[in-house]
Amino acid sequence: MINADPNELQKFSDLAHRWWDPKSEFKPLHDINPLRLDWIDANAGLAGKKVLDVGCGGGLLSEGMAERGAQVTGIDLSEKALGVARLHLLESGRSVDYRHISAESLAAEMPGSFDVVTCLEMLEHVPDPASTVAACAKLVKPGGQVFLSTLNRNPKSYLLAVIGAEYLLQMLPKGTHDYAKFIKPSELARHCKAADLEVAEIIGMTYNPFTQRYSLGRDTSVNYLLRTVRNA
Ligand SMILES: C[S@@+](CC[C@H](N)C(=O)[O-])C[C@H]1O[C@@H](n2cnc3c(N)ncnc32)[C@H](O)[C@@H]1O
Repeated sequence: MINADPNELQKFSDLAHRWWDPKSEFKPLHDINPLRLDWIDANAGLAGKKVLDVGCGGGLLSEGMAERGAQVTGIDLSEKALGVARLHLLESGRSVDYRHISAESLAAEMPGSFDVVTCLEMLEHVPDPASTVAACAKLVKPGGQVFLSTLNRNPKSYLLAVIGAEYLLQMLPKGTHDYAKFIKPSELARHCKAADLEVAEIIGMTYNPFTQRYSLGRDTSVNYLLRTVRNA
């Protein structure tokens, strides 16, 4: 059975036409994109690397990595999001190979093919995140890096990511996130270990509602990113 939730995919398909509008529901992704891109680039040296972006959506991160000189493949199971991503390439003139395929199917097709795999803000939308992590591990070359990001699961993340972002600040549509699917860093680390990925770094991403700015730091209680290395 395919590791995807049709309701989750529908949510992103319904909004896909607004993906590149920085004032839309995707504003948070636009706002965090430079930060995460710099962090990935600083650690992976994107120029000249073969990179896979899992759950690429409309292509914000994929295009950013392509602009830094990576040869990027982006995969997603929302046809609508991929359509928007492909259309945007016509505007930007960048080059990304977008494919409608699951991480698990691509892992069976081309294991060990990528220098770097990214899977950001996607794991909390799939029924079996461990399976996605295992597929990412299979897709990266031994010694290559897999970058993951998701939402922590605790009362604070419920308050900030669901009540705060969806209901009070209305930064995201109501129902964007299902708290039960949030993933504790210890759980994600366990999935990584089972997939032969060594956790090299965990870093938090915090939002200051007063300055309306995001920053990277030690606070992993709400949003966090993991840098992992595939055991050789
Ligand atoms: C919050 S968006 C994140 C997009 C992008 N990774 C980013 O951070 O800018 C989540 C994306 O995951 C995709 N997605 C959800 N379930 C998926 C699955 N099982 N396989 C591939 N993509 C999936 C959705 O279609 C959507 O584009």
